[in-house]
Amino acid sequence: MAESLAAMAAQTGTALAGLTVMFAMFQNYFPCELRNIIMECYEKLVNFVYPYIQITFPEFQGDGFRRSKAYSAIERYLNSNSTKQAKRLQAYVFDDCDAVVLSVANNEEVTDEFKGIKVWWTSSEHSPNKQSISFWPREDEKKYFRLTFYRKYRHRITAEYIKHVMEEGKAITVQERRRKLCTNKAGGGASGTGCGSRGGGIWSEVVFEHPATFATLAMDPIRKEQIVKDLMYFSKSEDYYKNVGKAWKRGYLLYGPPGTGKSTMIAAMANLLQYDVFDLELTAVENNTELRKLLINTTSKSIIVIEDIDCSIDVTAKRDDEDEEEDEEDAEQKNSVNEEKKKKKKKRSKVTLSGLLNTIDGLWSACPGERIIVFTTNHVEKLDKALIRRGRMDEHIELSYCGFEAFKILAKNYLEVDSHELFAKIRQLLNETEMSPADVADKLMRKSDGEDADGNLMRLIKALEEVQEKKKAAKLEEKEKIREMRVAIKL
Ligand SMILES: Nc1ncnc2c1ncn2[C@@H]1O[C@H](COP(=O)(O)OP(=O)(O)OP(=O)(O)O)[C@@H](O)[C@H]1O
Repeated sequence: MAESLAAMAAQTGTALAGLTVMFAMFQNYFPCELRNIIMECYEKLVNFVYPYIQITFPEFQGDGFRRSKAYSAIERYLNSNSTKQAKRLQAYVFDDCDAVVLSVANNEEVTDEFKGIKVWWTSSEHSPNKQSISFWPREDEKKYFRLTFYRKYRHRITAEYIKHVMEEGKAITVQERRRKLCTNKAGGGASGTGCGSRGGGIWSEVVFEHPATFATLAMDPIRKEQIVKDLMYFSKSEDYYKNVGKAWKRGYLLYGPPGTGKSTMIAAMANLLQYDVFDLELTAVENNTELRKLLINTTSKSIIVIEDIDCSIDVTAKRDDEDEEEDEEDAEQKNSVNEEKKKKKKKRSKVTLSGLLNTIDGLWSACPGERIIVFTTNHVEKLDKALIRRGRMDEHIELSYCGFEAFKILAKNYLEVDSHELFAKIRQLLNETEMSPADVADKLMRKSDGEDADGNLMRLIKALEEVQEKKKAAKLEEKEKIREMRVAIKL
């Protein structure tokens, strides 16, 4: 088989041209029946001399204004798969990705192979008619890709290969595009261009560049694997959701004390699935109507996040004053409820629980495409059962104080050590005390160039011992109080 399509075309071109002239000449002189026989023979001969089929994919769709999705997918596919073999390349920057992208230059031929079948691609451009001027893309200015393959593979190419190119191209687009972090917080967006909003500018966006991944997330490895599998399954289950008649949406409730990795897990989810993140600040939402508008303006392949849901709207059966009392106790005991959350609690949104539930349910049915919604809370027990029932929040994920397995991941992340003689001591202390992964990470973080792992691990041990001492002292104090109360009752 000849390697290059151009070489083959050169070989067959002359023969084909001769045949075509002969056929045109003879056609007029023969009766109809004979012409049909000649026609059949001619086709056989042409197939023999030129056994290929060509398919053209123009850059613009029928209306001439919209770029063809097929063309874009082929462009990404060829750029990623064929630029290594092409000798002439073009460099440019796509709208949705800042990096310089190399593409195959016009009239450069590249080959591809699919399940043992060889195909040829060329990118070309119709030469424009320079006499006329037009403001719109014109027929004669359009670029196109041409796919050539052997006639005998017609079915496999049209039924399988083109589908494969489209899917691969789309996947590469998703991978390469810069993802967005959209927020409705006042002054939250740098660009203010609006993100998924049509006309209202209600979401503002920045580029999402959080480095967290599931590999660096410190938590029980078995649970972590389950979550990753769940997410991956969801992202590939469009047909399954369609078959069972459910909207392609999934809800996750992340709960646990402050600093246990809830926000970090959301970033890891977005990085795993290559989704955008819509960070919904409920306290900045005026009412249920505005909430609906915001959610309808989210795009597919996105994670909608409502952090500290219990602080944002009244999602509890208890009265507000009870909450305040409880939080003050919490604050005294653990000193960990930060000021931001307290402020949020004071400024609850006018969105009601039923408004939120209706909007989420409406979103599920009204918006096409896949979406994940995530609620986070430090106080899962306060949430109304209706809000977190399965079907709305399908997965409930607890993120907790740092265990030994989670510590090992942090030690690997921060110190690049898999094992150490101090690990045994740390394991014992972690079993006896409660420290968040955020606090453990803080102790392991290198603060200067010269620090070695021993110094960081010792710092962690010291901090854990201090927590342990405080815990012991608190227990003693409690015992003493109970003893005093008993004495007072006896008196
Ligand atoms: N499980 C974890 N794995 C890796 N890093 C973590 C983990 N938990 C916390 N961290 C570190 O601590 C920092 C704070 O964690 P994060 O904001 O994810 O906690 P959170 O549970 O969302 O806290 P809050 O409830 O206060 O919002 C992160 O930037 C990260 O560096």
